[in-house]
Order: sequence, then structure tokens, then C-alpha cells
Amino acid sequence: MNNEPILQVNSITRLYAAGKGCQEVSFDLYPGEVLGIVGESGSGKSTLLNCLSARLAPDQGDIHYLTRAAEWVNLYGLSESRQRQLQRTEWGIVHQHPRDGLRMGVSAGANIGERLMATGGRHYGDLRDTAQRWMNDVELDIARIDDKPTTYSGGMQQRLQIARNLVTHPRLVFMDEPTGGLDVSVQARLLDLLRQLVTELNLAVVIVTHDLAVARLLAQRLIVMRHGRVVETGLTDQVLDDPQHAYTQLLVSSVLTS
Ligand SMILES: Nc1ncnc2c1ncn2[C@@H]1O[C@H](COP(=O)(O)OP(=O)(O)OP(=O)(O)O)[C@@H](O)[C@H]1O
Repeated sequence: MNNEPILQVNSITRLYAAGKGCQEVSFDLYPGEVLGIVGESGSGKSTLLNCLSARLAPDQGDIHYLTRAAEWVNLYGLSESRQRQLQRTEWGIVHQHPRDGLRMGVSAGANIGERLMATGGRHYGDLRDTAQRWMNDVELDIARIDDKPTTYSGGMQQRLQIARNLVTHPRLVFMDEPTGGLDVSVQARLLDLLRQLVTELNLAVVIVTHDLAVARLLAQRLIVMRHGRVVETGLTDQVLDDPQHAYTQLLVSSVLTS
């Protein structure tokens, strides 16, 4: 792992009401590291993720990001257009529901090619070749490149959303319950694929999940949230095998007994 972080999060707070949102969250994320944010429903995971990915301005605190050009930027000191540019080029955002991350009205190939165009790709043949390669990588049938995502199954849509995000070789990927709405067998294959891609591309990832099995499989480090606050943080195996905080113990034991 690299010595310099890619993301520095300092005391981020965004509250909708007392205990609702996220409060005073701080951590560093390193290149190639997968950080899991876990906690029960309503603990503030998505609020935090939205703040990290420049989609929701925090009330307090700041976030610094190291760009591809090796320049530290203060995320909420940037213009909205620069934030959007980072989202389109240097980052990926994988939503729980593929329809939130795909353009359902255009073909699968266009969904992938469009992201490449945002980073300067222009040649139609190249865009199509790359789209095909990525469909292949995420195990989608390239014969369906001209079909719209509406004709795909939920698992296929999620694979397409992943291809759309990764085609630009992002440095940092935010994932919100990426296997959430899928059947267990589809989930398992998708998790395998994600694990493989994260390693191959040396991605830094922040992944929100309420599923500790998903966290165990993908994340090296965990942040456990409750009522908007971080109650425990540490290496995934340590946190899940030897939880220190009573809430984490409950979270882990409720999985074991369910
Ligand atoms: N736009 C909003 N307006 C008011 N309250 C909100 C808003 N968004 C979230 N909240 C509240 O903030 C709290 C944290 O929500 P958040 O979605 O971040 O939790 P979560 O841990 O991601 O939950 P889930 O796993 O169910 O998505 C919840 O009590 C939620 O009802």
C-alpha cells in the first residue's frame, strides 16, 4: 500500500436532525484500499457516502482528495463543474439501483462509451471496441451491445453499471450496497467479479453495506456507524472476529444467529 492517502476526511458532519445523518467522521483512505462502512439501516452510511463523493455538502468538516495530477484539492472548495468532472473522470459511483447509475434509454454500448467520451474518447470504432472488451470483462454477452439496459436482468444491469464506471480507470470508486437488491446466487458471482476487478485495477474503494458478509469479502478496513457516529474502526477481520464496541458485538452476533 502507498504511503500517501488518496482521500483525507476530517470531521465530516451532515445532520438532518439529532442523531440523523453523519457526525464528526474522520479517516484516511489509501490507494488500493477498500474501506467498508457498515451499520444498521438509518445509521448514516449513505449520508456519509454522499458527502464523500461530492453529492451532499457537509455542514462541517472538510475532505481533501489527491488528483491524478498529484494535486491535493479541497472537495467543497471546488466549483460544481470541477466536482462533476472528478465524478465523471477520476471517480466511479456505483449505485444500489442500476437505474440510478445507467441511462436506461440508450444502448449498453452507449452507456459505456459515453463515459469514455467524457475523458476525451472520440473515435467510434475505438469506443465500440472498448465497450465490447468491458462487456466481456464483466461477463455480459457482447451480442447484446445494442440492447437497452431495460431489457437486461437486475444482475446484468449491475454488471453494466460497473463496466460504465470502471471503463475510465477511476482512481476512487464509491459503492452503495452494490449487491443489495440481487438474488443470493447472482450476488455471489458479482462479489467475486468486484473483488477481482478491485485487485486488478488497484482501486481505492469506499463501500457502504449493511451486509457483513459483503464487508468481510471486499473490505480490508471497516468503519462501524451508529446514529451517525463512528463507534468502531479497524481491520475487517479484527472488527468482525473480535468486536470491541457493544453495538458492533450486537451487529456481528445478530448476523451469526440469523
Ligand atoms: N434528505 C433527508 N431528509 C431528512 N432526513 C434524512 C434525509 N436523508 C436521510 N435522512 C435521515 O438520516 C438518517 C441516516 O440516513 P442514511 O440514509 O444516511 O442511513 P443509512 O445508514 O444509509 O440507511 P440505509 O441502510 O437504510 O440506506 C436516517 O434517519 C434518515 O431517515
